[in-house]
Amino acid sequence: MAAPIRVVACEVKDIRFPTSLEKDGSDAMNKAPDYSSPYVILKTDSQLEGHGITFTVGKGNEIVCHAIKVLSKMVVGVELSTIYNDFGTFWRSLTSEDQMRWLGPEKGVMHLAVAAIINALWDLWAKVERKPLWKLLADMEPEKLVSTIDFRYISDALTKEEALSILKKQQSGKKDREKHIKEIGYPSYTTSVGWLGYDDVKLRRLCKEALSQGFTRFKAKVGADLEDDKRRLGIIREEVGKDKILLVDANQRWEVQEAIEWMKELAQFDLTWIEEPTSPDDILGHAKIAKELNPLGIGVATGEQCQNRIVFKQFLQADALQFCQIDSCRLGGVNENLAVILMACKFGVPICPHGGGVGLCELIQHLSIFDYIAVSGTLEKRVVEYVDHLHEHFLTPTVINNGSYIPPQAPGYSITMKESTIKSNEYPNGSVWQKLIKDGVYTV
Ligand SMILES: C[C@H](O)[C@@H](O)CC(=O)C(=O)O
Ligand SMILES: [Mg+2]
Repeated sequence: MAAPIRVVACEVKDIRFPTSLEKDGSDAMNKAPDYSSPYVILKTDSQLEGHGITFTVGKGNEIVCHAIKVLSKMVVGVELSTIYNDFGTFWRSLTSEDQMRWLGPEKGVMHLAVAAIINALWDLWAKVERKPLWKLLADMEPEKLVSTIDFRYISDALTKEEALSILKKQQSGKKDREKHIKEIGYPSYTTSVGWLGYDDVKLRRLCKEALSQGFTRFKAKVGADLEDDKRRLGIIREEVGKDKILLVDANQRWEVQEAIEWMKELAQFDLTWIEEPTSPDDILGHAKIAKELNPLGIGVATGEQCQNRIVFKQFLQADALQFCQIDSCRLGGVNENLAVILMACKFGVPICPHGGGVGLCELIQHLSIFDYIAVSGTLEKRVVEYVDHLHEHFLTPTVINNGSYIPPQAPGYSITMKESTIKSNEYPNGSVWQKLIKDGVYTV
């Protein structure tokens, strides 16, 4: 790093999108989500800024924004080298602030706030190094990369030494894999066809469109009504054919036994995974569901509401998930995602990140590309979620070609929102919200 750079201010914006109007993003538990971002801009004494987000479904966004403001005092005034020279220690200081830790620890609103700040710091680091985040991570020396991780509470499942040896083992072949992924892109699946609030006509049309765009993997929401699920999955199979991959997501709707029985009814549609069948905290419940559904060829996927690396550790130890859905904004940003990516590698479980939200697709592509190049070294059973919403609000939106993510090339973490969007969608004073409030569609 050339001249020292210091963080001089942290701006926090409450950005929301009225996605509930069209039922985009709807599922069996979130019937009318408004995709929203607590949005962080770290200003420095250089030209560079770090941008970061976390994600909510609308109400409560302001609570996370407030938590970010409280934590921001720990980053403003700090020189970047102090952070990046020992990022693991800085990460721990943010998650372990003496009094704020009581509100978590390492979960809920406080952890979402940590994610937004930490993501902004990685965006800034990647910009300083003039690399997209995936390349910053993939090029990093194993020792340096491991130094960004807090191994507290996971060392019984993954030690620092084991993490190092995973990374060192994959050093050879990194160049070839980078070339390969640039040529073919990272495989994805689309969730946008099957939001629960869409009617059958729209479902059919979106299946046709996604097929024509080259998607071969589809996810549908289930869990509210069994007959409804059967009809909708029948429509999807009719439209996409028998040879395509079909995933389903219940968003925590069921009891454990109910999940098993419901899924036995849906197995006729040849499903690869059931996502979030029950409470995200019920590790043993997931393990039971996984065991019962295994003979049907259905795996359990979960993670978008998995609180932290410790809970992921237990899911892995208990064979409770077959697809590990890291979330760039639910875990405490990149550092904790690295911990989970390495743990999943040790346990032989594929990483398939969660992308259903605003900006999540922009972020997770970096994590999966890094996983392929530097950690797992394989694409087997690995897919990155894609939702076709709100990308137009970002300066460097995702690029999807033939159902695959094309690796981003711009320096940073791809999360900088357009200034016009920040103005129009700031809640409640942005023009988008003012109009909806004036028209009586929304009340503050
Ligand atoms: C409320 C969100 O849209 C959620 O349904 C996303 C999700 O579960 C997924 O993308 O998976
Ligand atoms: Mg989901």
